[in-house]
Amino acid sequence: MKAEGLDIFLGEKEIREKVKELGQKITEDFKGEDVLLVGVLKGSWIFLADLAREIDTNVEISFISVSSYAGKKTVSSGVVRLLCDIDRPLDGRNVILVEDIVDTGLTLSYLKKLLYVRNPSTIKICTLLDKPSRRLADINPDYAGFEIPDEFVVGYGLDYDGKYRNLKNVCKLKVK
Ligand SMILES: O=P(O)(O)OC[C@H]1O[C@H](OP(=O)(O)OP(=O)(O)O)[C@H](O)[C@@H]1O
Ligand code: HPA
Ligand SMILES: [Mg+2]
Repeated sequence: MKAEGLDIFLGEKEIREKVKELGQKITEDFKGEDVLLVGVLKGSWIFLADLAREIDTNVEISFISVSSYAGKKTVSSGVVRLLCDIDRPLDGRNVILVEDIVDTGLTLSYLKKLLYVRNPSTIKICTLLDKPSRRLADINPDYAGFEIPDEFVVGYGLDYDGKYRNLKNVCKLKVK
Protein backbone atom coordinates (compact mmCIF):
# COMPACT_ATOMS: atom_id res chain seq x y z
CA MET A 1 0.00 0.00 0.00
CA LYS A 2 1.29 3.47 -0.89
CA ALA A 3 1.25 6.16 1.75
CA GLU A 4 -0.03 8.95 -0.50
CA GLY A 5 -0.84 12.17 1.29
CA LEU A 6 1.12 11.02 4.33
CA ASP A 7 4.59 12.28 5.25
CA ILE A 8 7.07 9.56 6.16
CA PHE A 9 8.30 10.16 9.69
CA LEU A 10 10.26 6.98 10.43
CA GLY A 11 11.52 4.72 7.64
CA GLU A 12 11.69 0.93 7.57
CA LYS A 13 15.45 0.74 8.15
CA GLU A 14 15.36 3.16 11.08
CA ILE A 15 12.52 1.18 12.65
CA ARG A 16 14.27 -2.17 12.09
CA GLU A 17 17.48 -0.94 13.73
CA LYS A 18 15.61 0.47 16.74
CA VAL A 19 13.60 -2.73 17.22
CA LYS A 20 16.85 -4.70 17.19
CA GLU A 21 18.33 -2.37 19.81
CA LEU A 22 15.25 -2.76 22.05
CA GLY A 23 15.41 -6.54 21.68
CA GLN A 24 19.07 -6.53 22.71
CA LYS A 25 18.35 -4.42 25.81
CA ILE A 26 15.55 -6.75 26.88
CA THR A 27 17.81 -9.76 26.26
CA GLU A 28 20.53 -8.26 28.47
CA ASP A 29 18.07 -7.41 31.26
CA PHE A 30 16.37 -10.84 31.28
CA LYS A 31 19.20 -13.15 30.20
CA GLY A 32 18.43 -16.74 31.28
CA GLU A 33 14.98 -15.77 32.58
CA ASP A 34 11.51 -16.41 31.18
CA VAL A 35 9.61 -13.40 29.85
CA LEU A 36 5.94 -13.04 29.02
CA LEU A 37 5.41 -10.48 26.27
CA VAL A 38 1.87 -9.11 26.39
CA GLY A 39 0.96 -7.28 23.20
CA VAL A 40 -1.67 -4.57 23.56
CA LEU A 41 -4.00 -5.05 20.59
CA LYS A 42 -4.48 -3.99 18.04
CA GLY A 43 -1.72 -1.40 17.62
CA SER A 44 1.21 -3.49 18.88
CA TRP A 45 0.92 -6.58 16.65
CA ILE A 46 3.52 -5.70 14.00
CA PHE A 47 6.01 -4.29 16.53
CA LEU A 48 5.56 -7.33 18.79
CA ALA A 49 6.15 -9.75 15.91
CA ASP A 50 9.43 -8.03 15.04
CA LEU A 51 10.53 -7.41 18.64
CA ALA A 52 9.96 -11.02 19.78
CA ARG A 53 12.41 -12.23 17.11
CA GLU A 54 15.10 -9.86 18.40
CA ILE A 55 14.93 -11.22 21.98
CA ASP A 56 17.29 -14.07 22.81
CA THR A 57 15.82 -15.57 25.98
CA ASN A 58 12.74 -17.73 26.67
CA VAL A 59 9.73 -15.77 25.54
CA GLU A 60 6.02 -16.55 25.78
CA ILE A 61 3.52 -14.37 23.99
CA SER A 62 0.03 -13.33 24.92
CA PHE A 63 -2.30 -10.48 24.03
CA ILE A 64 -4.76 -8.15 25.65
CA SER A 65 -7.17 -6.04 23.65
CA VAL A 66 -8.27 -2.56 24.72
CA SER A 67 -9.53 0.51 22.90
CA SER A 68 -9.91 4.22 23.58
CA TYR A 69 -9.47 5.95 20.18
CA ALA A 70 -12.41 4.34 18.33
CA GLY A 71 -13.60 5.92 15.07
CA LYS A 72 -12.33 9.15 13.52
CA LYS A 73 -10.52 10.28 16.67
CA THR A 74 -7.02 11.65 17.17
CA VAL A 75 -7.58 12.39 20.87
CA SER A 76 -8.23 9.83 23.57
CA SER A 77 -11.86 9.36 24.61
CA GLY A 78 -10.46 9.11 28.14
CA VAL A 79 -12.31 5.82 28.62
CA VAL A 80 -10.31 2.63 28.14
CA ARG A 81 -12.47 -0.39 27.27
CA LEU A 82 -11.26 -3.95 27.87
CA LEU A 83 -12.23 -5.95 24.79
CA CYS A 84 -10.37 -9.23 25.42
CA ASP A 85 -8.30 -10.32 28.42
CA ILE A 86 -4.96 -12.22 28.63
CA ASP A 87 -5.24 -16.00 28.43
CA ARG A 88 -2.43 -16.69 30.96
CA PRO A 89 -1.98 -16.34 34.72
CA LEU A 90 0.60 -13.68 35.58
CA ASP A 91 1.70 -14.63 39.08
CA GLY A 92 5.47 -14.82 39.41
CA ARG A 93 6.00 -13.89 35.74
CA ASN A 94 8.25 -11.23 34.21
CA VAL A 95 5.63 -9.37 32.19
CA ILE A 96 6.54 -6.90 29.46
CA LEU A 97 3.61 -4.91 28.10
CA VAL A 98 4.30 -4.17 24.45
CA GLU A 99 2.75 -1.04 22.96
CA ASP A 100 2.99 0.77 19.64
CA ILE A 101 2.68 4.18 21.32
CA VAL A 102 2.35 5.82 24.73
CA ASP A 103 0.43 9.09 24.22
CA THR A 104 -1.71 10.29 27.16
CA GLY A 105 -0.63 7.16 29.08
CA LEU A 106 -4.27 6.43 30.02
CA THR A 107 -4.24 3.01 28.33
CA LEU A 108 -1.14 1.85 30.21
CA SER A 109 -2.28 3.38 33.47
CA TYR A 110 -5.48 1.31 33.16
CA LEU A 111 -3.54 -1.83 32.22
CA LYS A 112 -0.97 -1.53 35.01
CA LYS A 113 -3.77 -1.27 37.60
CA LEU A 114 -5.60 -4.22 36.04
CA LEU A 115 -2.52 -6.46 35.93
CA TYR A 116 -0.68 -5.57 39.18
CA VAL A 117 -3.29 -7.36 41.29
CA ARG A 118 -2.48 -10.61 39.45
CA ASN A 119 0.91 -10.69 41.27
CA PRO A 120 3.45 -10.68 38.45
CA SER A 121 7.10 -10.69 39.56
CA THR A 122 7.76 -7.59 37.42
CA ILE A 123 5.79 -5.46 34.95
CA LYS A 124 7.77 -3.46 32.41
CA ILE A 125 6.59 -1.34 29.50
CA CYS A 126 8.15 -1.48 26.06
CA THR A 127 6.86 0.96 23.44
CA LEU A 128 8.06 1.78 19.97
CA LEU A 129 6.89 5.40 20.18
CA ASP A 130 6.66 7.77 23.11
CA LYS A 131 4.76 11.11 22.90
CA PRO A 132 5.52 12.60 26.36
CA SER A 133 4.12 16.08 25.54
CA ARG A 134 0.56 14.66 25.63
CA ARG A 135 0.87 12.75 28.89
CA LEU A 136 -2.08 12.85 31.33
CA ALA A 137 -1.13 9.80 33.43
CA ASP A 138 2.12 9.16 35.30
CA ILE A 139 3.55 6.53 32.95
CA ASN A 140 7.23 6.17 32.04
CA PRO A 141 8.13 3.40 29.60
CA ASP A 142 11.07 1.19 30.63
CA TYR A 143 11.99 0.64 26.99
CA ALA A 144 11.12 3.30 24.41
CA GLY A 145 12.16 3.35 20.76
CA PHE A 146 11.54 6.91 19.57
CA GLU A 147 10.38 10.03 21.39
CA ILE A 148 8.06 11.84 18.99
CA PRO A 149 6.47 15.33 18.95
CA ASP A 150 2.75 16.08 19.27
CA GLU A 151 1.69 14.67 15.89
CA PHE A 152 -0.83 11.95 15.10
CA VAL A 153 1.08 9.13 13.43
CA VAL A 154 -0.02 6.01 11.57
CA GLY A 155 1.56 2.89 10.07
CA TYR A 156 3.55 -0.09 11.40
CA GLY A 157 0.45 -1.11 13.40
CA LEU A 158 -0.88 2.37 14.24
CA ASP A 159 -4.25 3.35 12.79
CA TYR A 160 -6.56 6.21 12.11
CA ASP A 161 -10.18 5.01 12.00
CA GLY A 162 -8.95 1.43 11.49
CA LYS A 163 -6.80 2.28 8.47
CA TYR A 164 -3.06 2.53 7.66
CA ARG A 165 -1.90 -0.20 10.09
CA ASN A 166 -0.25 -2.05 7.19
CA LEU A 167 2.10 0.78 6.16
CA LYS A 168 5.76 -0.22 6.42
CA ASN A 169 6.78 3.26 7.62
CA VAL A 170 5.48 5.42 10.44
CA CYS A 171 3.85 8.49 8.83
CA LYS A 172 2.42 11.78 10.04
CA LEU A 173 -1.28 12.08 9.35
CA LYS A 174 -2.88 15.35 8.40
CA VAL A 175 -6.46 15.29 9.66
CA LYS A 176 -8.75 17.96 8.23
O1 LIG B 1 -1.52 6.60 25.75
P1 LIG B 1 -2.89 6.63 25.17
O2 LIG B 1 -3.40 8.03 24.94
O3 LIG B 1 -3.87 5.81 25.95
O4 LIG B 1 -2.80 6.05 23.69
C1 LIG B 1 -2.11 4.88 23.34
C2 LIG B 1 -3.03 3.77 22.96
O5 LIG B 1 -3.93 4.18 21.94
C3 LIG B 1 -3.87 3.31 20.82
O6 LIG B 1 -4.81 2.28 20.94
P2 LIG B 1 -6.34 2.44 20.47
O7 LIG B 1 -7.19 2.74 21.64
O8 LIG B 1 -6.41 3.36 19.30
O9 LIG B 1 -6.67 0.97 20.00
P3 LIG B 1 -5.91 0.15 18.85
O10 LIG B 1 -4.60 -0.29 19.43
O11 LIG B 1 -6.81 -0.98 18.56
O12 LIG B 1 -5.70 1.08 17.69
C4 LIG B 1 -2.46 2.74 20.92
O13 LIG B 1 -2.36 1.51 20.23
C5 LIG B 1 -2.23 2.61 22.39
O14 LIG B 1 -2.73 1.40 22.89
O1 HPA C 1 -0.48 9.18 17.31
C1 HPA C 1 -1.24 8.18 17.36
N1 HPA C 1 -1.53 7.44 16.24
C2 HPA C 1 -2.34 6.36 16.26
N2 HPA C 1 -2.94 5.90 17.35
C3 HPA C 1 -2.69 6.59 18.49
N3 HPA C 1 -3.16 6.35 19.73
C4 HPA C 1 -2.65 7.28 20.52
N4 HPA C 1 -1.84 8.14 19.82
C5 HPA C 1 -1.85 7.72 18.54
MG1 LIG D 1 -5.69 3.11 17.44
